[in-house]
Amino acid sequence: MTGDVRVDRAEPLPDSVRAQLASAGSATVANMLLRRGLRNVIMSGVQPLAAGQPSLVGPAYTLRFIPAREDLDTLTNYASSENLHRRAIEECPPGAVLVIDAFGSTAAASMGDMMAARLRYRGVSGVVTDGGYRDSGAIKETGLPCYQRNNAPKATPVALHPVALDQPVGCGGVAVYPGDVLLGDSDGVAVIPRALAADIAVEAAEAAAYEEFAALEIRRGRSLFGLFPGTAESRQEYDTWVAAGRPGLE
Ligand SMILES: O=C([O-])CC(=O)C(=O)O
Ligand SMILES: [Mg+2]
Repeated sequence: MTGDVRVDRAEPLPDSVRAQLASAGSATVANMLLRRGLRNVIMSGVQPLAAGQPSLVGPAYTLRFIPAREDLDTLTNYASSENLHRRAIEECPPGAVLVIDAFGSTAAASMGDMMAARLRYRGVSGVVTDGGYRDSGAIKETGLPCYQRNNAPKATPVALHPVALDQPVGCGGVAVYPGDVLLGDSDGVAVIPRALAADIAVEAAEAAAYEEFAALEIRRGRSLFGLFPGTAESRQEYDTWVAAGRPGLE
């Protein structure tokens, strides 16, 4: 079932939505989705490849693997331009996030550095897999923000067979429909249903701004009670702080 969850996927993701989501972070976004009843929105066991890599935001373009079989997953078939793994590298749209469903397997690589360099050149925003990468040091040098479970140096056809592009997948235990918005940061990777992305971005950016105010108050010695989570009174104080130009600590 793809249905109306795909309704907005052809629309470009506005830069303002990208910026709001990046400023808020995956944990705050997960809270905003929880308010709407969505609990399973953070991938399990999927971490940044490089410490300090930039945040990743973009609509999902998906690739699904199943376990390999020796008669099909030969090096000759892997080299073919019909191979869906290789096609994903050429067909993932600029600005999108390539999401690779490796069914959690690190028995072979979801990607190597030649592929990462090509994606970077093509303007893809980044890559997320619930498997792992080979050539991980060289992938870090490309500067492409990437997320994985663990390094996976073996050649892809040893264990992974590509079966689908641009279809719903599972990644890190979370459903990802093409066009859903991915947000990766130092905490992990959140998946935001596309139809909710613009509203979630506004709410998450507001929540992050309130937390900026609350963090200043905590550094001044204030208790969390009555401050975080916010109350009607503390939100008025927040509004006053915003109106005053968001002053820092004296
Ligand atoms: O075997 C492959 O095609 C993947 C790889 O190592 C690379 O992209 O550098
Ligand atoms: Mg390589």
